[in-house]
Amino acid sequence: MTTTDTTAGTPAGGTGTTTELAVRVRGLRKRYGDKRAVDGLDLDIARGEIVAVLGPNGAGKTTTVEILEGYRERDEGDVRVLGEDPATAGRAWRARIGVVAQDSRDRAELTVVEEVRSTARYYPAPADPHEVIAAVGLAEKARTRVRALSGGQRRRLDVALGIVGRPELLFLDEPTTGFDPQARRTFWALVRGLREDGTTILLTTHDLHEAAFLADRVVVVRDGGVVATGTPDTLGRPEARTPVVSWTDPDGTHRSERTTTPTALVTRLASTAAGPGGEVADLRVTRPTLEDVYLGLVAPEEDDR
Ligand SMILES: Nc1ncnc2c1ncn2[C@@H]1O[C@H](COP(=O)(O)OP(=O)(O)OP(=O)(O)O)[C@@H](O)[C@H]1O
Repeated sequence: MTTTDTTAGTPAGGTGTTTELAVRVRGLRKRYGDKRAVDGLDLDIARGEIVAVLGPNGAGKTTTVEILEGYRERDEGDVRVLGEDPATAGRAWRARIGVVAQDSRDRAELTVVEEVRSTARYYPAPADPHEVIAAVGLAEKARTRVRALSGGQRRRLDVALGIVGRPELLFLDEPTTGFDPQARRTFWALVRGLREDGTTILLTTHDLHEAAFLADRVVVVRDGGVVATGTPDTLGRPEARTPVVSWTDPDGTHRSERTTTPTALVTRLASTAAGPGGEVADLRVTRPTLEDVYLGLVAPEEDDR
């Protein structure tokens, strides 16, 4: 495995002191039979940070998150979540975290407002259920039975149930699966609002736009370990961020070149590759997106194949 960033596990801007960390994981390991699902994973999340954990299917994200939530036992490693070990932490600790899991609990006969109210009762200082329902865009469905909601509406209800306790730390496991584009935007605004209120958020997602839009820091997991971490703008090696200039020569040959000085190249092309009228055909300067960088990080290495 290649580690592309020596700062792996250190939050951007964080001092790294334990008291300021919402999550601190060292050497986490979990096996299922012969399968090493999590294999020596380190992770720090500063208080108030939004961290997106990215990685291919089976990379170990859900296993890690479930260990942090106290829902799964680990084999090895040191784990602190809000200062406590999730394996032994009690109800008071649980009331400080919120969980939006991949699989929603099914209480289909309750209405939306009944479901949110009944969850709110578990918390010492919950938010107003109606405000939370409105915040996830379900106000018009407040009196609808859960079983009559669409898939995306049900997912919004999951989000409402995760935040009604006003958690200090919120786990969002693929929260916008099934959301339409507008609902996704509304949800993103909601998450940013939670961050402004000081909530720490651990988000797992396969939506690179979501990660780029929401996360202060992105952590890429592969084969049960962290392979890179950085802000959405700086993740990966600098080479992976190098712009590409592409164009078509007057003889019709399509060309492209990776360069850190695209302006200089375009200036040169204006005199060497321009056709009649002084235009360079099909000229484009593209900068790799977070998705391009991510795909480079999780691509199988030659010796893995
Ligand atoms: N309960 C289980 N029993 C056996 N193997 C499991 C179990 N849960 C997960 N695994 C295996 O552990 C590995 C990591 O799974 P995990 O669900 O943590 O990955 P993930 O990164 O969350 O994937 P996805 O993006 O598909 O949700 C996978 O190979 C998976 O098949």
